[in-house]
Amino acid sequence: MSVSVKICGLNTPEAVDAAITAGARYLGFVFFPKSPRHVTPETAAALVAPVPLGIARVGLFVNPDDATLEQTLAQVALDIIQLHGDESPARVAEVKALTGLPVMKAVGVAEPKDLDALWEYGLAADMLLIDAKAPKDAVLPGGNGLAFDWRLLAGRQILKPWLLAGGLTPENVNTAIRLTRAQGVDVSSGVESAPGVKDAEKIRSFIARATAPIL
Ligand SMILES: O=C(O)c1ccccc1NCC(=O)[C@H](O)[C@H](O)COP(=O)(O)O
Repeated sequence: MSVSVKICGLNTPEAVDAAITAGARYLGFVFFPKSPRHVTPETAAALVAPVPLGIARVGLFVNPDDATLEQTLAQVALDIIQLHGDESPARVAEVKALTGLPVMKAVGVAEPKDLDALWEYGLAADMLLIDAKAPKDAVLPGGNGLAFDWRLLAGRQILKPWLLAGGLTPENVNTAIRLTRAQGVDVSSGVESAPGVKDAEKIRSFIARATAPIL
């Protein structure tokens, strides 16, 4: 089976088009004002309009309150909610019930004990995004271009479908998939020319390499 790719932090029609044309399965839109990739609901509504059926439109939120979710969903057609903050498993369940959408929960990993959280979040969420844990002083909880030790995931049983994230690039994605056996990968800064500026050629190259046969 081919690896599914999520391109996160899309903020222009050109980048959305590059991701769709190259074969992305998930498109991520960041609703977190401190991010250089942040989009308003108005901008996001225009960006998701041409997305064909079969490609999931993922809205990324950090510790959102109910009103933020409701107001965003009233304006933007989204298929999946990505929670990338400190949301508890109980909050993940609440967001699923409130929005009626599947939830992808990001779990940050820096050391082996961080993997313990995968069990509880696996029960609550529909999908997991296993990302590098952001440093304590980081402004962003994700999208920092940092990788974790992929060998921690080797042979690990994970309850729900999951994507590997954190510091992936066109150059290293093949190795990351080989070591972790991930069925999906997510990238943001690794396909940018500057923070918040997606590079169409890097998007194409990333997807081509992620979906190439793994030897
Ligand atoms: O990308 C952001 O700006 C961002 C902001 C706040 C929370 C999460 C964010 N990104 C999360 C993602 O899904 C990224 O794709 C993931 O962390 C990997 O990022 P990168 O290491 O830059 O590929």
